[in-house]
Amino acid sequence: DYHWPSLPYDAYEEFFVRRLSAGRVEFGTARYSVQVARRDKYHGRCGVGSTCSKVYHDVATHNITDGTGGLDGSIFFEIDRVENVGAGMNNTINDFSTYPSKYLTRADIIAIATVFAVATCSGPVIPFRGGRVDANIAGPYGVPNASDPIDSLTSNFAHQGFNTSEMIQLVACGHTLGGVRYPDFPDVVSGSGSTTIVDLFDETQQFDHNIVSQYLDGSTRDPLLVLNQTMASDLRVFSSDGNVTMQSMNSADSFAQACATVFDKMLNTVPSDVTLTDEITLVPFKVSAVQLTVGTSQLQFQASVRLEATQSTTVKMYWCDRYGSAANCSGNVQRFAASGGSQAVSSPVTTAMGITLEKYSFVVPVNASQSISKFWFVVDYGNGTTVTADNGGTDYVIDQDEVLWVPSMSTDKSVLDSSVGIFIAAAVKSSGSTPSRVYIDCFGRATSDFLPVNATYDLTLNTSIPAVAGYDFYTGTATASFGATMQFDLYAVDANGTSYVDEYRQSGLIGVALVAASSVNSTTSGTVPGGVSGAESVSLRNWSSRWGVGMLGVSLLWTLRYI
Ligand code: HEM
Repeated sequence: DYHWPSLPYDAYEEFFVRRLSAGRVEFGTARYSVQVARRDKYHGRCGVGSTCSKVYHDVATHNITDGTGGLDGSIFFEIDRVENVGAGMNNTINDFSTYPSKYLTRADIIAIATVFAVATCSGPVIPFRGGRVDANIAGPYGVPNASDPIDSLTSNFAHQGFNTSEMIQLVACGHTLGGVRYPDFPDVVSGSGSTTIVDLFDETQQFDHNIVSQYLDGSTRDPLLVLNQTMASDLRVFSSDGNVTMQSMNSADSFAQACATVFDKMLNTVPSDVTLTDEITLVPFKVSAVQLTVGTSQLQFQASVRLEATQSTTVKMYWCDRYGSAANCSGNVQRFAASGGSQAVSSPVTTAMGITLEKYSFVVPVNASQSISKFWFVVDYGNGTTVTADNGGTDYVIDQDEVLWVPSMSTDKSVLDSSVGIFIAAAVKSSGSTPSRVYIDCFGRATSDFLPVNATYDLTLNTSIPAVAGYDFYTGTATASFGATMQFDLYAVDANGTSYVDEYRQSGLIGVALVAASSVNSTTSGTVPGGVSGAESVSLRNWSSRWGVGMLGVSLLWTLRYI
């Protein structure tokens, strides 16, 4: 059962519900400009062929015999190979480059982008697991060539762990999207000059079974079937078992089912020493962006909660003091505040599942002499149902307030003045002993050379920044080239050697000054949840995949306490 906080699960789950970038693609005739098509990347409107082709080209390095290769991000180092020719490949490399992070490897990003691409094009929702490990070097050659004879294609797929039927399914499911381009394949697609032309595998850019039905009824336009018989790999593959597999996929449902299963296997084809996580499923009440920091005169606390909501849903955040007479809600004293606003969140997967999610955000001032020990949410659905989301009965506990990142005082110098470095400001409680060390462990994976960077920097007491609310400020600069984003853990070690950590902070928040809600209320009525006996476990909603194999095809259990 999920319990907050759970890294790296939280990172996987939140990425899964994240809309990567706005996309746009134009359709006119079957041939369209690839430059336009490239823009849509993972979603928006459909036209996302190169994402799916990229994943297979990475997987093609797998050796089923010795367990090496597979979906390990080695494709980033293999792009110059003839077997990876094509503008689509290079464009997708760039599309993927900014998203990897400490917990999401490049290989995970390729996998999740494939899930998004297929879902965006009205295909099935493929389960997603995290935990792939990046190779960081090129792997062996192995991507099949359109001019290969069928024996060679069959043995190539077998070497990667796919039998003949799975080979046919993979190629048919891959070639329902995208097409073959001129000038990369002039033997297949005719054209002139440097103008890019994409000859589509079928008439639609949807993830549909046209590629199968049109092959079987003889109306196919698949350029790897009808144009140049030397390069007719699709003909050789599709007919290699006497059309048995193609006939078994000749309906919308059977095509989607077969593709979901074989794509699931493709995404999970990883080196044998890599263990993937369980399937990532949506957490019904997902708490994120939790941060206690120092504002201009007192502490500030922020958190968000994402849930399935209706227009009349309202959410309040409650919390207990950490210190003083009301510590841990002693005397039943509870603070609470309304959310500062909400926004709809969606991804191609949630859209495909028909799930509407709303994220409610809270920023509240907190008196440093009271601080905060734990928080929870009360959701009023506006229909008579009120639910307390209390992290399965334990509440959401704030571990420590000894060392806190201060994003509003931090700056990304590389953005500001082209000098290298990310300036980090940390607040360390001055009422305790002088810390023996304050430092940041930094990580960047979205780098231009595709290699991860890990470095540690000490922060020193900065007396030019006056203390606030009993906190001194320690500052330092992370100077390595961390790439598009940096994640870091902030540590303070006290004189006794006890270490406190403000974990998994993200450079994307640098410079953000939060405006705290003005009104914080207190109450002594109602029960403080957390550890309350009688909490019941109920099925929040049976989200099931349209195709029966989806990532949400399990009953999601969550501990709710109705009040
Ligand atoms: C016999 C094995 C295969 C051969 C010979 C082959 C060959 C090709 C060729 C020549 C192209 C045109 C590339 C371009 O012009 O940029 C292409 C495109 C594509 N292939 Fe394959 N392919 C094979 C298997 C697969 C598999 C297993 C998948 C996915 C599961 C796949 C997915 C795609 C996609 C999505 C495109 C369109 C790319 C785009 O429009 O950007 N292919 N393939």
